[in-house]
Amino acid sequence: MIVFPNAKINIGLNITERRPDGYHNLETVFYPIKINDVLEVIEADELIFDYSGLDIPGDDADNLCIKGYHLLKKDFPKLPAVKIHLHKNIPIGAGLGGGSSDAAFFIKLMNEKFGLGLSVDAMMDYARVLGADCAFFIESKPVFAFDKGDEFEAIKLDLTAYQIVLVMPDAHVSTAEAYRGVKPAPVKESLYDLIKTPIANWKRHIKNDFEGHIFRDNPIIRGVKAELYEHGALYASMSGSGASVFGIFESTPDLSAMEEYNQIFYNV
Ligand SMILES: C[C@](O)(CO)[C@H](O)COP(=O)(O)OP(=O)(O)OC[C@H]1O[C@@H](n2ccc(N)nc2=O)[C@H](O)[C@@H]1O
Ligand SMILES: Nc1ncnc2c1ncn2[C@@H]1O[C@H](COP(=O)(O)OP(=O)(O)OP(=O)(O)O)[C@@H](O)[C@H]1O
Repeated sequence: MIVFPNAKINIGLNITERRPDGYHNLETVFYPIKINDVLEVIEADELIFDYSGLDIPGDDADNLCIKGYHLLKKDFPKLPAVKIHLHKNIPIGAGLGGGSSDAAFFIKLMNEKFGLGLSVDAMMDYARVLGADCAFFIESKPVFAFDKGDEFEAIKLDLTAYQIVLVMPDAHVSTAEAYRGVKPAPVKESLYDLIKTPIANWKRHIKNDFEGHIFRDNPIIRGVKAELYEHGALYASMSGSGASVFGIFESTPDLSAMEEYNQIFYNV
């Protein structure tokens, strides 16, 4: 069975407090985008993981798909061994949730392939164990997210009339380090209300709390956001903890001048 885990962007990200468990409470809007990995699972005699495409740092044993397999196996001891092949296409260290998406799609695939009978809520509970972003990808629909970023309220947000462009500069940001550099603060205007206002309003009001210190340390990323506004973006922002930056445009911009130094995904 083959599935196509998609990436997400964060439209707005307010980090409101540090939690006793070391994580942070936040509010954000997750919006799914059309950049995808390819994930194939077939039954096998032993558990095997291999991958192609982009280089994934770290050991294969730590891949979130393998972690997902062990998590399910604890509750479903009769689960057969599988061979997992991942074609990695979603940029890593990008704030696009690629690893989390692979894990969530792996859980959904295993549920369907082996008839585990898990509800959406049950799959989200498994996903939460693997990462804060992971539960979103079980349904992968636009949501307002809160708590650790793993509790959701569905929202009506349809950006299909616009062109979303995603720019990946030559920079990578570690999520844990990004959180260490941020000073949590209560929100003045909730994103839940702001996201319902016209896009023309977003530039002045919807912010990503990571941008302050990440932009200070990485002028390249700051520069990408500025360039997207220079090319006419209605709204531009770093996604999650970076390093990718997206722009929402009325029509496809000519970003050829940026292509030498960045990977650009049009119409995501
Ligand atoms: C930056 C975002 O992508 C925004 O959507 C997410 O908050 C990150 O989610 P994620 O990559 O799934 O995060 P996890 O793998 O659960 O955690 C990675 C690290 O990020 C930090 N972390 C993550 C989520 C959160 N609400 N508070 C945190 O402080 C923790 O230091 C944690 O060790
Ligand atoms: N399937 C996977 N794909 C990518 N990275 C993975 C995967 N499994 C584990 N990882 C580990 O997770 C790290 C970062 O993953 P990911 O791409 O999700 O982070 P990110 O781009 O910062 O996104 P976010 O912070 O929004 O989740 C990688 O450095 C890698 O070591």
